[in-house]
Amino acid sequence: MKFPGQRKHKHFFPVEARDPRLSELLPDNKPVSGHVCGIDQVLVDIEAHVEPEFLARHGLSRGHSLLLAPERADAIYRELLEQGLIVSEFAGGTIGNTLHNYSVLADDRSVLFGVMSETIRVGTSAYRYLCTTSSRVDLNYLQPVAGSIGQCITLITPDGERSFAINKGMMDRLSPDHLDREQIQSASALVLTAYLMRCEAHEPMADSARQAAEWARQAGVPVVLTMGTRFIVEDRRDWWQQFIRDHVTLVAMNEDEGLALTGEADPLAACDRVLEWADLVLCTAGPAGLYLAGHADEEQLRETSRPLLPGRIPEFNRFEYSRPMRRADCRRPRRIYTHISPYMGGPARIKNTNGAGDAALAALLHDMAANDYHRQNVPGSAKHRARHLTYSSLSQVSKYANRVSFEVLVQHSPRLSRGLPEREDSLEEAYWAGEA
Ligand SMILES: Nc1ncnc2c1ncn2[C@@H]1O[C@H](COP(=O)(O)OP(=O)(O)OP(=O)(O)O)[C@@H](O)[C@H]1O
Ligand SMILES: O=c1[nH]cnc2c1ncn2[C@@H]1O[C@H](CO)[C@@H](O)[C@H]1O
Repeated sequence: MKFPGQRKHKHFFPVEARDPRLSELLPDNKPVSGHVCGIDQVLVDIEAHVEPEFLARHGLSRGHSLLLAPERADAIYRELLEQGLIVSEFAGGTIGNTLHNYSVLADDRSVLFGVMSETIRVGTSAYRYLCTTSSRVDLNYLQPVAGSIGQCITLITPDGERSFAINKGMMDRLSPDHLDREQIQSASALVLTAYLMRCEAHEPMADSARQAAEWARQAGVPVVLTMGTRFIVEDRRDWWQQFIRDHVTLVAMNEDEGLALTGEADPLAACDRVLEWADLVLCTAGPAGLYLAGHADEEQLRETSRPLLPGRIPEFNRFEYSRPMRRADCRRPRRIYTHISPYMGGPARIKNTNGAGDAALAALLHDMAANDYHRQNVPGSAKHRARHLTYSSLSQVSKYANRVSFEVLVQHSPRLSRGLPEREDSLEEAYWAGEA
């Protein structure tokens, strides 16, 4: 596990240099390692750049992720192939991307539950999936299926927006028997997406997601839900609100999904609403940057030294230097919020924003897993006198998340091909000294 932000050596956890008396508690003196788990509809992204006319002609809707009958998806695929419009075929899936990015950032293990074709030929989608996934993502728990994984035709229009047309193959066949309870219950987080509930009634994916969430809850493992697209949320707003109340610790959404879920167009107000049901929320808002909101115990609050910001909640960032906690772990819970504008104002040119939100979530997961790792390896640390969800303050996590989104935008791919640069000014000494 690398320290979030992973700079020079001194930025790695000092677990090897800890107090020798601790070796009595942890006899072999090896750091205990952690992992995060996720469930996904295993699919590849087949990326092509098209004009809006292409979407209209094929009855696709801009910004949406639509499930298509195989013949319709094939017709689109053939047309793209004939016109030479396909630019890449890469492992995708919102959770697959998040776990891959987590593993690249943290240089640590993640575990993916999903399906994989039991027979793989060179050049097929399954082959592409395996070739373009980090070796730190553990694929040993995938369920073998006698058929194809999903294909997500990712159509990028000149405005940089992405629309998805999905040929689902066997991606929703993951059965609860292929989940590993021990892995889930020992994880630093379980990551799910709203897309998992879109399977057909006879397919087991939704049951698998519920089973995993239940095991995580029993073991006190944070359950993370990313909202997919607004269309999925809009159809069943009340149902999702209840699902979040029952199962979810952290909600990750963009501002459109926030509106669909809460009825609030303002991202800060939407976050505030979500805090009625969940402990922590990440809301990305494209060119407006991102918001994080959570809870902290009154005794643990730390005031910001930045200017106080106006908004639907005046001076909402007053306690942004606090580390978020579960509401149930607070004696007197107070809500805390932060906002950050895009790193360096965003890249000069954005070809496509696909995966920028997933990337922000990967950074937040890294900070959460780092917290767990530190708690297990340096149990007496003052950092863990109260039970926090993250290692860093809300404000620092937002900087990190924002920086990682920027990296996805400049790498033009939802999956990071490399981590962050070794050293940069945005996360400097104060961070490592633990001041904020
Ligand atoms: N046009 C932009 N200009 C500057 N920064 C941007 C822009 N679009 C996205 N970003 C950065 O990327 C982050 C996430 O973007 P966005 O809100 O578009 O994610 P998203 O819609 O959830 O994406 P996806 O669902 O494809 O993962 C933003 O918080 C911001 O830091
Ligand atoms: O139905 C779906 N299930 C799982 N992942 C999906 C679905 N539709 C789109 N994406 C994934 O979302 C990522 C960007 O956030 C894309 O990489 C795409 O693979």
